[in-house]
Amino acid sequence: MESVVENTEELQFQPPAYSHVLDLNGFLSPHQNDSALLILNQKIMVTGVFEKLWRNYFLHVCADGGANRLYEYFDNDEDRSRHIPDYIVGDLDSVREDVLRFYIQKGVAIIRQTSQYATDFTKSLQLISLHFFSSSFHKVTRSSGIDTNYGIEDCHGIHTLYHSERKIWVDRDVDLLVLNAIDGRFDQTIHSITQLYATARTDAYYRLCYLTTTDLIMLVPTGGALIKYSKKFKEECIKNCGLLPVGKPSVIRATRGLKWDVENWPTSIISGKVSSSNRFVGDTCCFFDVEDPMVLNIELNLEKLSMFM
Ligand SMILES: Nc1ncnc2c1ncn2[C@@H]1O[C@H](COP(=O)(O)OP(=O)(O)OP(=O)(O)O)[C@@H](O)[C@H]1O
Ligand SMILES: Cc1ncc(C[n+]2csc(CCO)c2C)c(N)n1
Repeated sequence: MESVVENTEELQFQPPAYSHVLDLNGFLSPHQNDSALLILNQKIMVTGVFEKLWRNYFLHVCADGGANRLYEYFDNDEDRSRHIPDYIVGDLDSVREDVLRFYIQKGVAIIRQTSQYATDFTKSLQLISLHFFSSSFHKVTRSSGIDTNYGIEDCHGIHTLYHSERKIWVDRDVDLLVLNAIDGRFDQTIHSITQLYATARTDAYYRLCYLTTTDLIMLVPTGGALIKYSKKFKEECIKNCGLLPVGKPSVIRATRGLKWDVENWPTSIISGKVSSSNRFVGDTCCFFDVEDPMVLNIELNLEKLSMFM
């Protein structure tokens, strides 16, 4: 039987043991080698936290025109020089000539991929996987220069390498934060949502998350997740949330720690029944159990967030 209960504003309960745990307190501070910040092509708006994010993530990648946005974020070359990405990848139709020249001179690996059958976002994800897991890819980028596209076939070389190498590599979890994946063009935004589902299926080593000026957006896997936070973090930083069946109609088996907790709750876009404008009331945690992967957005107070990074 499906049910909804409306909880008080503060709820204390013993969290269940869950395999998928997400601790929001340190979430944007992975401080580990297996982490990457990917910048897509929209203006960087997360101004209060951008430089901290840059420091907190190990690898830095710009998808094509994302390089313009990184360049334009700073108003002088000294600051730009302290924020040099490891790679710029894409068909290179959006990145400005002067920006390209600046980053070439700084030694950035600029990888041209002209395929019109994958977005620069997808090309970037495959590149990041190759960077972390393929030992032969490291040899390619170190051994040859930009004039030969580092020995990478310049239409879909990354795609081909990714598919051949992934059969043999041993993966590890990678924290991947993407800026500018949401908002702006609607087709690009929907494409970004498809990437959440696709990477969960084929590159489950990614802890993939999108940060916007208002939200943190990620996929809750089948079976669900336990979201942990400190009381202070909850009070200061997190507000509304939504558990959204974008991929397909599904059932939220149970939630605990939301203002409106549900059980056996059918949910779908087509029926119009989705849990939006919900919020966290669990004192220090909240959990979801879902029948299929679902998109979770957590509204954040970005100004306060910087104190917790
Ligand atoms: N207007 C936009 N709104 C939202 N996302 C965008 C927008 N423009 C670009 N992006 C994201 O940034 C990535 C890099 O963009 P790029 O500079 O190559 O623009 P593009 O040529 O329009 O993108 P693509 O060639 O990948 O379709 C895109 O793959 C996409 O994920
Ligand atoms: C069915 C279909 N729809 C759209 C595109 C176009 N497209 C998809 S990704 C991409 C690259 C953009 O840099 C382009 C042009 C296609 N190839 N196939």
